[in-house]
Amino acid sequence: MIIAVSGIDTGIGKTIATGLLARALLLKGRSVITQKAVQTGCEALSDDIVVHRELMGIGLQEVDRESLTCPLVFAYPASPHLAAAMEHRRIDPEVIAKASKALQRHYQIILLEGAGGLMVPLNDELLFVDYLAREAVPLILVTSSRLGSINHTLLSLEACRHRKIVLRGLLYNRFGGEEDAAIAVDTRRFLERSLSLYGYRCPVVDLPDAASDLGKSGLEALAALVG
Ligand SMILES: Nc1ncnc2c1ncn2[C@@H]1O[C@H](COP(=O)(O)OP(=O)(O)OP(=O)(O)O)[C@@H](O)[C@H]1O
Ligand SMILES: C[C@H](N)[C@H](N)CCCCCC(=O)O
Ligand SMILES: [Mg+2]
Repeated sequence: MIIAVSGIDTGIGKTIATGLLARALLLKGRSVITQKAVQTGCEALSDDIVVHRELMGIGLQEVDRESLTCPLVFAYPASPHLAAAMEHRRIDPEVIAKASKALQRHYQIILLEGAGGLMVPLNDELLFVDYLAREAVPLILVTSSRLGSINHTLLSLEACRHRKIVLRGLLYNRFGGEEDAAIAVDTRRFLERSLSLYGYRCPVVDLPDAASDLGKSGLEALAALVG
């Protein structure tokens, strides 16, 4: 099974979410690995993959060293289409799909972290959200309590509904500390009610602070998103 982890923006908490989801599944004895669709702003090994393994409590795996978990790495910290073009390359989405299929020969669950937000271009003809629709990959979407998240989340739900993407749930990330409590509480309420308006019957699950005590209970709800 492949499940994508995307978000309403870059820097929203996808890497933390992917790593904690994988940790939760490992704690339940599930066979799981994470994959990064495209990594920009890196020279060699994907920084996000390294963080996933730390959060999973495991070291780098052979599939990481073989670049199977992130075959597309570009140096410039930009959108994948631009970072690739700056190296005179063009992203072939088949490379992502083939890596996922190769990982499925070793693992039952592949958690596929996107790059940036949901509608980020892989190349001038294909957005990541369209890749998910084409490959029929279900999605866990990371959002936040930051002011502005309502708009970004509803736009993402519109994009998902229009493409008939299966949404497994929203991960609500309150990390950042500077949040306004009234906004944080109401944003979660409003997004929860919005899901059904977009035809989705999936939960909003709080994303723990990765520095908090990640006992089993805190991660149960995360594992339930994968099923
Ligand atoms: N729940 C959290 N607990 C701890 N740290 C967090 C949490 N959410 C976000 N952060 C921190 O905020 C920063 C951005 O988070 P993260 O790297 O997960 O974003 P991202 O969506 O994966 O970004 P990118 O688009 O670059 O992949 C990181 O420094 C991360 O450690
Ligand atoms: C460099 C950054 N950390 C991400 N890897 C890529 C973010 C791409 C965002 C593109 C955009 O929405 O304008
Ligand atoms: Mg990331």
